[in-house]
Amino acid sequence: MGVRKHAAARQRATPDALEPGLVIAAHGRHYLVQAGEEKLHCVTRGKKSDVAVGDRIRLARTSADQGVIESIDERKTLLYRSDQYKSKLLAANVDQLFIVVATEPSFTDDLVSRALVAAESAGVAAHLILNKTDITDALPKTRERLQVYARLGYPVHEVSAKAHPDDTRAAFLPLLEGKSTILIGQSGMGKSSIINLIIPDADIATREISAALDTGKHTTTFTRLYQMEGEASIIDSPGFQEFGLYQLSEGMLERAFRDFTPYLGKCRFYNCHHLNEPGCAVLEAVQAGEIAGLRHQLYAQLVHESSQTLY
Ligand SMILES: Nc1nc2c(ncn2[C@@H]2O[C@H](COP(=O)(O)OP(=O)(O)OP(=O)(O)O)[C@@H](O)[C@H]2O)c(=O)[nH]1
Ligand SMILES: [Zn+2]
Repeated sequence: MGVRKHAAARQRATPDALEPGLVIAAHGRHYLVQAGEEKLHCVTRGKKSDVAVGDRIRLARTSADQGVIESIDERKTLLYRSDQYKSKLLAANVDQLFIVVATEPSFTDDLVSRALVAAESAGVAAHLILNKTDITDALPKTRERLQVYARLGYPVHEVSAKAHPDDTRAAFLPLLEGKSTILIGQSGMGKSSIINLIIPDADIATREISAALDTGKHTTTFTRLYQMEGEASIIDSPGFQEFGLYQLSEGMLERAFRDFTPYLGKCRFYNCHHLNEPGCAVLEAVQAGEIAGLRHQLYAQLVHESSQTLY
């Protein structure tokens, strides 16, 4: 009996033997997976790194607290960014993307619009969070800068994690309910302060994850998912300065710019690139001030980038 049991354990796991889990942190090709009440340190087979935080996976256990990810369940959504050489998965199965900006330090429109384009092309709702409203000197100008996004229909929520923590929590909780949300933002916008308000033991969880994945001192360089009550979850992704979208084709790009939608199909040439063609309805809308110049500039830049991929 003992011998037979041993032989069976050596066989490759059958699909029935696979356990379901949720990927809650990723660091290189190492993943932390929540499987029931347990957290397991998992790897993929071979050199595959196509697993993202938020993925629901099937795993085969290799020890009491370790496993191998054998398959990924079908994804509802997938957010990713890419440069000339490769793409990087940001998160799977999120419903909404919150872009955190602040009165100070100044944010860049380029990053905000790139995040909006990524969300649109992934079918993920996007919201803007304006933090540090207590810095009143910079508030009017920041609000004005955000008008371009508000006019496109992206909700803008004003908070102050430091000066009004209770109001900030109260503003977030209904927005997060029953949804999976990813927070992104440039460094210094106050994303960590917001996460700490919403998830009071976030720091402890981070230390645990860091120890489990052996990430060393660089505790902020990994993406992690916090499960909340009522099926809600929140994903904290490390701050980044680059948001490449080289993977998006020209057709995907024009559809990811909401402001272009009313004009698509109205250009003189059916295959118009909306860059310098005569009779381009998009360019005419830019001229007329109906599409913001900075949005069209970014579109042109992204079209250029998408022609540069080397993979
Ligand atoms: N005045 C003011 N300062 C804030 C507010 N929220 C955060 N801060 C400050 O802004 C600075 C950056 O906040 P963090 O929460 O560390 O910002 P972060 O976006 O996580 O930045 P990184 O950790 O660099 O990614 C800190 O000094 C915070 O104390 C706010 O509502 N008002
Ligand atoms: Zn056109």
